[in-house]
Amino acid sequence: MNETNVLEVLNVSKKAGARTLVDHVSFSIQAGDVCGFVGPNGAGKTTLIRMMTGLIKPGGGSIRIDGTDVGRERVKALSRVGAIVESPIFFPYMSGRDNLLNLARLHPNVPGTERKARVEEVLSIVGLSERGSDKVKTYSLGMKQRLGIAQALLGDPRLIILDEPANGLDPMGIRELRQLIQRLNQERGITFLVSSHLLDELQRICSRFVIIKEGKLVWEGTSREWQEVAGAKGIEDHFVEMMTS
Ligand SMILES: Nc1ncnc2c1ncn2[C@@H]1O[C@H](COP(=O)(O)OP(=O)(O)OP(=O)(O)O)[C@@H](O)[C@H]1O
Repeated sequence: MNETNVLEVLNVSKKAGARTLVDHVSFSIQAGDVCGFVGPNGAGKTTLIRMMTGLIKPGGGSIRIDGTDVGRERVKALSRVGAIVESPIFFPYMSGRDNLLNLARLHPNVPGTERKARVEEVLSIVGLSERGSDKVKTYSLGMKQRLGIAQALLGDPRLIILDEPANGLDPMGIRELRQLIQRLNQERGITFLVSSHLLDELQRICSRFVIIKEGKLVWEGTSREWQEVAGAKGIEDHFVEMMTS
């Protein structure tokens, strides 16, 4: 393994019945990357993310997080990953703080003696300390997403995986999410994989892109490389070209 690879997807496939959802996909993400994960509706992004986070098993191939195989050593591999994949995971009639305390109780990386301090720390990181005692049902969508990131931070992750985190957010919410990702990446060195259809938004925060179509990897590289390949037409047109060719 390359020492700095935080996520390695190695020849991963997945079928549902006769249908191939993911077809021999390989890519890796290095420590410190913010990687945009893009592809049209139905390309297989969520299916791949569900395999990365141990929710479903690959039909073939393997996935390693921080060098640990998710299939063989699931708990160890997943202990350093935070994710928002399937929302909502929160109880609406409980406060944000109590929801996090509950989730911290289940987390192998959060010792009981540190639980309360850890929850206060992650609430503070995402700017929810003051609203922590309010019920989640009173939160805006942007606040719920930030609570989701607080949850993802509980186990002090090296990698955070976000599946379409900007969905439904207003421009303010999108900006707050962007700033939070940038801050966590720059100040805490957390690596990110972010799936989204908002190419302009991703271009502002991503150092790298992985592009899939119909379950297959079609392109991967740095943001700069994508800009160079796309040339004057820009990445959006280039993306559409790749998807229709
Ligand atoms: N369990 C399943 N059985 C059959 N088909 C499935 C199953 N899970 C997903 N699919 C199909 O697999 C394809 C890939 O779905 P997936 O949700 O991974 O795509 P996606 O890239 O995340 O799309 P979107 O951008 O719309 O979220 C879709 O056509 C979906 O309908």
